[in-house]
Amino acid sequence: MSPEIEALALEKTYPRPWWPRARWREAPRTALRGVSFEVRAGEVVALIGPNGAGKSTLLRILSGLLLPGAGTARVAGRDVVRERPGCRREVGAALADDRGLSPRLTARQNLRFYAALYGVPPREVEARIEELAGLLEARRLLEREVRTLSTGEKARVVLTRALLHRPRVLLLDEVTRSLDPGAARRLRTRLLTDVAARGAAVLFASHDLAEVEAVAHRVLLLDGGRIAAEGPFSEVRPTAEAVFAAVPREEE
Ligand SMILES: Nc1ncnc2c1ncn2[C@@H]1O[C@H](COP(=O)(O)OP(=O)(O)OP(=O)(O)O)[C@@H](O)[C@H]1O
Repeated sequence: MSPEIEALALEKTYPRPWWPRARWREAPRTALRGVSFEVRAGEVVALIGPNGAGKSTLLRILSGLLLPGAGTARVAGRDVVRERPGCRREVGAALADDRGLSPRLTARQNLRFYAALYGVPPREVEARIEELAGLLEARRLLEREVRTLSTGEKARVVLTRALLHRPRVLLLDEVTRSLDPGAARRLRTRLLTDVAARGAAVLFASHDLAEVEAVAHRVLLLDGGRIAAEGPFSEVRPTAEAVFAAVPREEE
């Protein structure tokens, strides 16, 4: 069976800013340097690494929001660059700094909009919204305008949106960061139970190593845009500890 997520020699360099005052101060920044890996159906894989390691860049490329500089990426068998519209229906993404929700619409209106975009059959939309909002403790938020929601409340709506169309691939970028610890644990368990039941592939970035140890089948450690280690958490842990310990500290 072919992998659900496949990255081959992915590279990404962010260009210098175009505006003149920043151009001379800022160099182009390389975020990914030849990243290759696979995630199979039913696997839950964690992406860990220090700040700036390239985790969000990788997830943004896989969700079709950012073009890679070189290399290829496939999700659910489709090329994320050449078959972008097709990928949208196969991927659920809840990424950091999510700007995709319309602030003046209610959570329910936003979810209806995305359900239509993802091709959820109209007769299933309301039931699916109710089911997921129940799962993710977001029912009481459905009739509220998004601009009135707290960060943690918005995260629940973003997670609900990511699961609406029962995607084959789920990409999560530190979405539980803004949830209080009890809610984070409950929602994580329910979410993973939901996706595991469907055999979806999950790739999630996290700084919470206890979370990673508890839920990930496998871990990818990114450091400076490269995969520094890959395997079960127990095997990756020593390298991860060395990488985190080597992060330079700024003296006060
Ligand atoms: N829009 C951008 N323009 C220029 N450089 C960027 C941009 N976004 C990210 N970078 C740089 O690319 C590198 C990788 O950033 P990225 O956000 O992917 O890291 P990360 O592992 O997700 O970090 P964190 O743990 O802090 O969320 C960093 O050096 C960062 O400064």
